Amino acid sequence: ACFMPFCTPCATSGTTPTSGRLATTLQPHARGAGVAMTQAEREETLILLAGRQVPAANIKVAIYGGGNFGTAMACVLGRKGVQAALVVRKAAVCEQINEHHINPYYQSDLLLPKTVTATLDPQTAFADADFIFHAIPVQYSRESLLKVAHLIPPDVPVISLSKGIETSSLMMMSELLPEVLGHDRPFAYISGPSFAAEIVQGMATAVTVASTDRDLALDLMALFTSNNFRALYTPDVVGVEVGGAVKNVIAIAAGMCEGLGLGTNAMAALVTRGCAEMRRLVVSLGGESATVFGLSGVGDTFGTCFGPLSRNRMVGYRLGQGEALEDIVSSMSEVAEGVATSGALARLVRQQVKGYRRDLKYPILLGVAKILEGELTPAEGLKNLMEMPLKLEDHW
Ligand SMILES: NC(=O)C1=CN([C@@H]2O[C@H](COP(=O)(O)OP(=O)(O)OC[C@H]3O[C@@H](n4cnc5c(N)ncnc54)[C@H](O)[C@@H]3O)[C@@H](O)[C@H]2O)C=CC1
Ligand SMILES: O=C(CO)COP(=O)(O)O
Repeated sequence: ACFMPFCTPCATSGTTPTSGRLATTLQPHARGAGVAMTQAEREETLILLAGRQVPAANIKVAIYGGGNFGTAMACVLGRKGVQAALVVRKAAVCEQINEHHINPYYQSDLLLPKTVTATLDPQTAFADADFIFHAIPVQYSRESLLKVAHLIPPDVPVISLSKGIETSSLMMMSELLPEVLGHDRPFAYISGPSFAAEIVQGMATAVTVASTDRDLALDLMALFTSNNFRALYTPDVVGVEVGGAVKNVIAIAAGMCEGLGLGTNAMAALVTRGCAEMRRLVVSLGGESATVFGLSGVGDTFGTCFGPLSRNRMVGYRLGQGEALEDIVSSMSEVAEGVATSGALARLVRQQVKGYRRDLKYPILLGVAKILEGELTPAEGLKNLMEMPLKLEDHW
């Protein structure tokens, strides 16, 4: 009934582990469909979860993208004994990881577990994998996946670790992955406050696993959970994906607030109102408003806006300090997803959200897009927020 090879409950019940998903799979969720679990489903899920056991050494995963986050997630699994193959692009990176257990570009002072290896050969890595993780920035995901789609065996679950909206299609990963890899495959989406730098140091971290396939989500929870890493499940893919995309844009706004020296009151107000916009968008696109109060919503927003580690927040800070966006982006070796996602979100709101005066309902998201497009300065953007028509503090 699950994806784990040698899963104890499946083995004892005589089920062939690779026989695929059974009746517990939830209905596929499209934008606009409700996703809240019934009480009976919740109880059944908890019972199923209690029976999950993971013989980590028997599990192989492939991680497509050996950047900051791919490396960190390989560490989490590798430390549990899972054999994690990072699919990388550079021979030098491959050699350093396999011979010296170091990724020279990301977390280079970290010694990777010996269970983490690297390869330039996606075909072998994907053919061997029980799970395939995707850790490539959203704007490069389609091009990267199209190169390897034919090498990904049918039925192997693909799990996205990326957060954002593709500018060319306005798709989130939950739309992009099925479009490129086929709709019949099981997919899941991991999101939440999970900075790579803290994960690799073994600092406590909790994330959300979103999937319409409950068996897959439960397997992933069991696969990841350790003393310092927890994964919690929700079927609300839309809520989780919108949260991950929007929080990076709110983080740019929060960084600007700090860069302008506006103080704690302004920052707290901005982040709170940003989360209200996140909630509006989640509900408009068919997700659950409660998801916004979870790890992938306010959890990731708080970590990204108030902590020191976010690249998106740093982009906003430097903008607030008066630097030009082009100079900031060209000086960075890593991707701040919120920069591209901001414009995509603004177009998504204009195209897909119905209703009167959308500009009054999404002033922060639309305002950040205007600042990044050079139509407003950060100071003008804030002034606009303070001069908005008076309204109720509702969340709609
Ligand atoms: N770094 C972090 O702490 C976290 C990152 N994420 C998400 O994970 C995703 C990946 O982020 P990171 O690993 O931090 O990014 P990164 O910039 O550190 O690494 C990106 C990886 O993608 C690969 N790649 C393949 N094709 C590429 C192309 N055409 N251009 C650029 N890179 C290409 C790179 O070689 C590299 O291995 C993003 O969506 C990010 O939002 C999510 C949670 C935490
Ligand atoms: O998503 C992240 C932490 O959860 C990483 O955020 P940044 O991309 O802003 O560094």
